Amino acid sequence: MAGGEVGDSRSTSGLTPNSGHVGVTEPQKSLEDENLKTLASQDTQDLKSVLVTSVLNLEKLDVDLYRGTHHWVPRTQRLFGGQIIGQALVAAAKSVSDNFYAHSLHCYFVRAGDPKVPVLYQVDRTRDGRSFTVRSVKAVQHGQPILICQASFQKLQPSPLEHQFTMPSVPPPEDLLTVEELIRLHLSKPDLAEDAKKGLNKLLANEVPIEIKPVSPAHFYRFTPSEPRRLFWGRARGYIGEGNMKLHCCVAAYVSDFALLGTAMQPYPNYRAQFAASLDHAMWFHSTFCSDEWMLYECESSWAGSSRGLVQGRIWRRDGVLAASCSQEGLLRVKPVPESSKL
Ligand SMILES: CC(C)(COP(=O)(O)OP(=O)(O)OC[C@H]1O[C@@H](n2cnc3c(N)ncnc32)[C@H](O)[C@@H]1OP(=O)(O)O)[C@@H](O)C(=O)NCCC(=O)NCCSC(=O)CC(=O)O
Repeated sequence: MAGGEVGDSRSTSGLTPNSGHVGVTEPQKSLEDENLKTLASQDTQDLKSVLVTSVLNLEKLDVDLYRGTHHWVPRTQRLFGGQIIGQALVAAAKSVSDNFYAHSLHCYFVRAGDPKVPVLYQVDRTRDGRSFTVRSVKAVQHGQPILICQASFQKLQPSPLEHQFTMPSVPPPEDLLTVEELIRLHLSKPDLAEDAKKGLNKLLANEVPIEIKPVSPAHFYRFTPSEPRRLFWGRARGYIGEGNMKLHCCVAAYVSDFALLGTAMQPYPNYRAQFAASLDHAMWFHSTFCSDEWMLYECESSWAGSSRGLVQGRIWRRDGVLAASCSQEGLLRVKPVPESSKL
């Protein structure tokens, strides 16, 4: 199934609606790149994922009350939304029987998360049914909610109704560079301004616990205007291994918020986000998957307006199975890029 075209039934309403087919990539391989790739993959092998050992490893304080700490904090100095969703789902799953699996979650980010203090997760056992179980989670800092989340779990049930879209055709992750490799390549440009160098080195120093390989870096980094659609391979850094599907869903929830909202900015390279933050996030889990294996993230923004952007995402297993879908609206307060800082 892998390697087909995007299904006819869901063409985007982007600015350039003619490109239903994906799979375009810039020539970007060289011996130097290959060396970088080898080094990068050696870094990640045999290391237990920090997402499992730290970020999603909540401390139990009392019945249905947990504490989560932070590993990576974005430059905005607000807590990363994916971390809060992932931790909320971990907390919710702790009071759910082993034979119930997360099938969906719906969240609102109501306040910015403070990186200086841990987050408390209060779980309410909303309902336990024969097939479905629902949990409500409040993430709290300084006595006030920063996230409200409902998560629903279901017992595995057979169904004669089964369909999905077809996975887009894209180059395999082995043929693409990670964001860190792309940054290093950019850093090697002789005419790069000192400010840019500093910024890029700071980015490299971040220990983001996930790996991303954009299919089309020029669009991902908004060097040129493009339709509001992006594809990238993503996976948790380090080893998680098979077995705990609930944990893989929590990791996917973490990753799903990483590069979703930027999709809505792709048509507007002449604008920079002054304030960008996810407002809500919904997710549906369809199939089993391993979040430490490469999965294809297909993101498209169907609408932007009123300082908001709406983005839908599909997460594909490498073998073409649709693993999860997500949807998010984000606040996008923008300002024009000054002429002097355009590349
Ligand atoms: C979206 C919210 C800021 C609510 O917005 P409000 O405008 O109602 O909030 P507020 O009134 O407190 O104002 C916040 C700041 O915005 C300014 N402000 C308010 N309205 C404005 C307007 N119309 N135009 C320009 N500025 C405005 C205020 O002056 C204030 O600035 P000042 O502060 O200078 O006084 C809040 O709900 C929130 O922070 N939610 C959490 C979002 C989040 O953290 N998501 C997860 C991380 S994002 C992520 O992980 C994904 C990603 O980054 O891609």
